[in-house]
Amino acid sequence: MNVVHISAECYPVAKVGGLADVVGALPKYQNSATVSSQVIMPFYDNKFTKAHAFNTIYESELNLGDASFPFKILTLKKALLDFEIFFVDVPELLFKEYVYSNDDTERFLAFQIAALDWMLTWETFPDYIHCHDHHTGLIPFMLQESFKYKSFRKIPNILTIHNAQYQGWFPHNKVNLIPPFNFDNVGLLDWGSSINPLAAAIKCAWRVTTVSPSYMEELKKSANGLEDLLNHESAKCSGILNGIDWNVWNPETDNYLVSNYTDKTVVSGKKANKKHLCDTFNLDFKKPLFAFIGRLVGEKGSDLFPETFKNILEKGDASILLLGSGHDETETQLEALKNDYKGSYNAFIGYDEALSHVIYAGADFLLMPSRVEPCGLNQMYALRYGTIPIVRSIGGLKDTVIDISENNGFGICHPHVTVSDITNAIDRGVDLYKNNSIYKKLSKQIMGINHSWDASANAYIKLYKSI
Ligand SMILES: Nc1ncnc2c1ncn2[C@@H]1O[C@H](COP(=O)(O)OP(=O)(O)O[C@H]2O[C@H](CO)[C@@H](O)[C@H](O)[C@H]2O)[C@@H](O)[C@H]1O
Repeated sequence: MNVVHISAECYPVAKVGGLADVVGALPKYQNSATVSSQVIMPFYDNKFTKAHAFNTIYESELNLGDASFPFKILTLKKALLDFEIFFVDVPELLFKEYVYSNDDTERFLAFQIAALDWMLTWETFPDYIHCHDHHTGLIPFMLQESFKYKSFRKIPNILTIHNAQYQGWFPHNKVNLIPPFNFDNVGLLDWGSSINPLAAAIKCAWRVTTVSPSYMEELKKSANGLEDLLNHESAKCSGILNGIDWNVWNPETDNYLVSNYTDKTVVSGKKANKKHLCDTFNLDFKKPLFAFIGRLVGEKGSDLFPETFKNILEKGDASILLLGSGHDETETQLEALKNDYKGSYNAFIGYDEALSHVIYAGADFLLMPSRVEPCGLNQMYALRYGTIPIVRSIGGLKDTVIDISENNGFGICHPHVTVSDITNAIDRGVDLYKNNSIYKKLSKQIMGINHSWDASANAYIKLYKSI
């Protein structure tokens, strides 16, 4: 079985968020004696592409409406991932320092067209094409409707929705950018009053998955305008929970950590990493350390942090460390808080992969008060590193964290995203931390919860086979 994943992000090449983690791990865990899983992604001008050498294996030109752009397909000179990866290099459009910006329509259309044009030249077509999010959402439509991809029509394609908030909308006057198709079916592109790549993919893909079962059910009620469509297409929709890359996220071998540890040495291991964080960020080591890592956007509930953190920090019995970037106003407020609570609060506004690993290891609690969380990987990383997750019960968080008040519970859950709910949840964390023996027992216990990709990768294979 040959599977091709097409995605805008893939770890370690280009990562903005969780999409990269998934596309960087799923193919690896799918690969076996009988399955060969590959990735096609854009060639960006970033740290990874600067640091590695590439071979050109194909060159051509793609058409975007009346304009044409030269493109190349590149491979790594020295294979370093556990799956084959191909890069679409469209120098004029894709080769930028950023992944996403306000020119995404042309850039990702060019990416999708180049990928399919190149695949037309393959001797053997893939058995399955697996698309991820709206950036590749026009592929299911083009496979079904564009004249030039007629020979792909029998290839089953799958759409995985990692985040339905973003849908890739663009106006109808850009429809001619899409390779010619039977115009009677132009309605497949439409949702609301614009072209909606995510909606088009939901209509045309052979199967649609979300990254957790609960998120699929939630989307049928609230999906930024796509609820009715998802209800209509529900027969082909299902949820498969993400896994985490068990090798990359392993406190026993993680090179970013100050001290490596297992469940047997979790107490001393976490202590050493916490000490390092507290020294670096001027935080009181004796207080429980609550951390947040992620995008500072409404979905993650981060706009409520300034007020919530003030409530907590005024009481003086906790330390808080934040790593993230996003909305300007939230960033400014979170920066300003540093002056008021020196010694118990700090924030690194920006993106830092290495620091994120040390925080997962050194924090005592990880905060995720998400308004929307399709799956969430951070809580699974926290569990793997013996850090108690404090989550709002929604989407994948609901599917992976059980409150300590329940049978076999190990985390702290709150029902709503309000300042008082998050404050109460952190207060419960402070109480739990005071009960040192229970905290230590839980910390050790959660490291044994297995969220590796094995089961989820198999669930996707099963889904492919069911088509
Ligand atoms: N400033 C920063 N510095 C360093 N690392 C940072 C960082 N900000 C975020 N990260 C990292 O980015 C990843 C975030 O993953 P998530 O799954 O939590 O969220 P995201 O919303 O991006 O993903 C979407 O897709 C994924 C994958 O399907 C779903 O799990 C999720 O619910 C959905 O919203 C983690 O690896 C985290 O450590």
